[in-house]
Amino acid sequence: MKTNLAVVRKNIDKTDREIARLLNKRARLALDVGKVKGKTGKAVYVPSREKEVLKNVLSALKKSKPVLSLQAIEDIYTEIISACRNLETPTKIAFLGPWATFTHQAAMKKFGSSGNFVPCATPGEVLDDVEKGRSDFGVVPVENSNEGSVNVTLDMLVETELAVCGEISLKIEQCFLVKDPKAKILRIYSHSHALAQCRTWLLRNYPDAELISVSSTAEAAKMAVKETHAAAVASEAAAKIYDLFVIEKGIQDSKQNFTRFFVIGKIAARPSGKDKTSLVFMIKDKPGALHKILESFEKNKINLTKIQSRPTKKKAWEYMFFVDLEGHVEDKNVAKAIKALKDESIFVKILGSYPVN
Ligand SMILES: O=C(O)C(=O)C[C@]1(C(=O)O)C=C[C@@H](O)C=C1
Repeated sequence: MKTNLAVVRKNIDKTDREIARLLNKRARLALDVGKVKGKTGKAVYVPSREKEVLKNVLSALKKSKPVLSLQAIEDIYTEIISACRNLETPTKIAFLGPWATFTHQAAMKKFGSSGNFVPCATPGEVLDDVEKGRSDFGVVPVENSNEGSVNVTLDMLVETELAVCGEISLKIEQCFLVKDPKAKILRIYSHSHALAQCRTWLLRNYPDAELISVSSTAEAAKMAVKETHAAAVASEAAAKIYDLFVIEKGIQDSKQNFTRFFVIGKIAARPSGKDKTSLVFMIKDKPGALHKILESFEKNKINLTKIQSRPTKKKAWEYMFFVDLEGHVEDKNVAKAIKALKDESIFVKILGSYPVN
């Protein structure tokens, strides 16, 4: 049957009017939720509920043979929830800036574009902004799948009173950006992690260029735009914002290049059914202490997704352990394992439980 363009467009217009009406209905309902929360002092941002909403939508769609990809639906819904959340209360999100860092992209992936984003110069400034109440949440990088932990973030998490209430995993595609595509490149700016991620490509293509480490990939783009003979390793988004040419995309050595970010806030995230918990501890200095702790995780059937030691900086050769595990602190088995952990440790700090990304 021949499709009549005018008829199909008429149908699209009708469908759009229905969508607009339903979006408005949803926004009114979110405002109602906001009023209840306002009266009861409950937090506006509820990561576990947002996950539930998404799960509900995706499973409804899966049943009806979706034409759109599930990722597309998730992206659209992130924006709908973002708009509704901001209607309840405008949310301020501090992130490791400047604009167009990968942390900025991660923050937008989690909170949608209706948030009020605040760029900060260092992870320390991000936490300070949230601690002082200037922002509601902070987003900081915590580890890269190829280069390992962002130590400055780990160190700050030990000290802060704030909680980790979310995680974001972002695929990182590094790009080579220049101001003048014809100029000889003498200097290449980027974050140390990004330079390391692109080691092979940089050595093969620019063996004689000086590699200069700066505070972020977006900062590198800002520097490169000021110099004809300089380049930056940064995101495609940074090229757009800072007006640079993209010479090549995806220059990282490993195509499996992901960075994990933490959402930090004053709220504790409720159990969502599929959570992770991050914690840090220092064991007693005696044989078998670490073994006993690991054994208690096994006994309680808890899977550890990460374990890393880091100097305490208080005494030479003294270490703390950072652990990520599957489960929420309110789960019985996790609570049991944490009790055993406390018995074998001189210090335990729960950094937070949050829905798995
Ligand atoms: O259900 C809530 O608690 C809401 O505030 C509504 C809503 C939503 O739009 O679905 C918005 C913000 C919250 O983080 C979770 C969900």
